[in-house]
Amino acid sequence: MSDLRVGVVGVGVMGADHAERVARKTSGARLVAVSDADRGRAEALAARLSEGLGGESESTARHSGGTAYVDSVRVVEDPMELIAADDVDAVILASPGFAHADQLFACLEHGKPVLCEKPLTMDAASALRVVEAEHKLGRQLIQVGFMRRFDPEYAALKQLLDSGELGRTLLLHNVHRNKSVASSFRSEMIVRDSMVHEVDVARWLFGEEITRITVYTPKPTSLVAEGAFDPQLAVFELASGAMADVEVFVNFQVGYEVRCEAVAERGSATVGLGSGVFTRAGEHWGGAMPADFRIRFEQAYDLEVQRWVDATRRGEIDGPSAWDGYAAAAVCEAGLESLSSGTPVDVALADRSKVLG
Ligand SMILES: NC(=O)C1=CN([C@@H]2O[C@H](COP(=O)(O)OP(=O)(O)OC[C@H]3O[C@@H](n4cnc5c(N)ncnc54)[C@H](O)[C@@H]3O)[C@@H](O)[C@H]2O)C=CC1
Ligand SMILES: O=C1[C@@H](O)[C@H](O)[C@@H](O)[C@H](O)[C@H]1O
Repeated sequence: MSDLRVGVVGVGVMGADHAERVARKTSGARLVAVSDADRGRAEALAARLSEGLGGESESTARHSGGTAYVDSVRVVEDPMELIAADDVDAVILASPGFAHADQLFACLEHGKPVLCEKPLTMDAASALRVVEAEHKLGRQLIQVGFMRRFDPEYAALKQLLDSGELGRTLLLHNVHRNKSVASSFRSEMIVRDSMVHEVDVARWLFGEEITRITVYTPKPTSLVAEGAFDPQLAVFELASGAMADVEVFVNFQVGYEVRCEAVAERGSATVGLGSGVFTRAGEHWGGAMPADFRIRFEQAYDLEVQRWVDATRRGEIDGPSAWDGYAAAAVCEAGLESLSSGTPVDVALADRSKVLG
């Protein structure tokens, strides 16, 4: 079977990371094109990834058998042109969330499988339109970048909870802390861009929908602008009455920290304790914290992209679907309402059986 020719749209922090992953670490795939609103950024990345490849670079040497080598990566000015291009079999969308809807519709129009970074779109209505448009095509082309599902620790937690060994799962306690974010990262983005991961984790681990969300705004850190809400504390209520809470604190200063504790009838299980190497040196003892998500979730992103490539070559998806992206968008939309009202807000979710038949 020939390699999947992948184009990446949006090559900022996440897109550049994925582009490099496809080019250097993913078997059965080849990075053929990149596009970005900032052409210079796309050109610099294409030049870097095209450099010295085809040879025995350390990264390609790590992957024998089906390794993707970059011959040359084309820069395409217009993202829509990249999506339509005949030499692009599949697309990774890592443009900002506001650009996703139009670019997803273009992927559907051209029949291109797409791994779309979260959030699927900016609101529930447009996300539902995407779900409906994909459904009309009669095949799943969209996978959403909720990478925690691919993290080995989260995957093991899911397996443990599903095994029933601990009885029924009752509660989730989540912590999601970033070292810092740009000052342009507004309070709403804490819900839509950060908390959306826990929204997906809760839906996935419990295997049911979130019906109500309350977002609390505790005393803010003095390190954000007046009027900004960081940290935020949210409570999700699920259809069965189970609950999940999450603290999201995006200017924690220390490092990147993501934890999840599941409490079940006969025990609890926690992931994200970061029990890596514990050292004593230079008058310090302890472990290290990752600076950001690219380090903490590297393995998850690698598996996400590898499994997406493998599934796409089989004509399938293997991960969170457009429906998952829509359901998360509906919860976040209710979360944004709760963020401004301070009260619990019911999630308005379309009837899945009616939408998907
Ligand atoms: N799964 C995860 O853990 C993470 C996911 N993300 C998601 O990845 C996406 C990108 O986020 P970042 O890389 O952090 O942002 P970024 O700001 O670093 O990069 C976005 C890039 O898209 C370009 N761009 C802007 N408008 C565009 C358009 N209409 N078409 C094509 N390119 C456009 C910008 O010039 C920039 O280079 C977002 O959806 C974000 O939520 C981001 C970080 C982590
Ligand atoms: O998706 C991500 C970012 O967009 C978001 O800004 C961060 O808070 C998350 O930790 C990261 O995984």
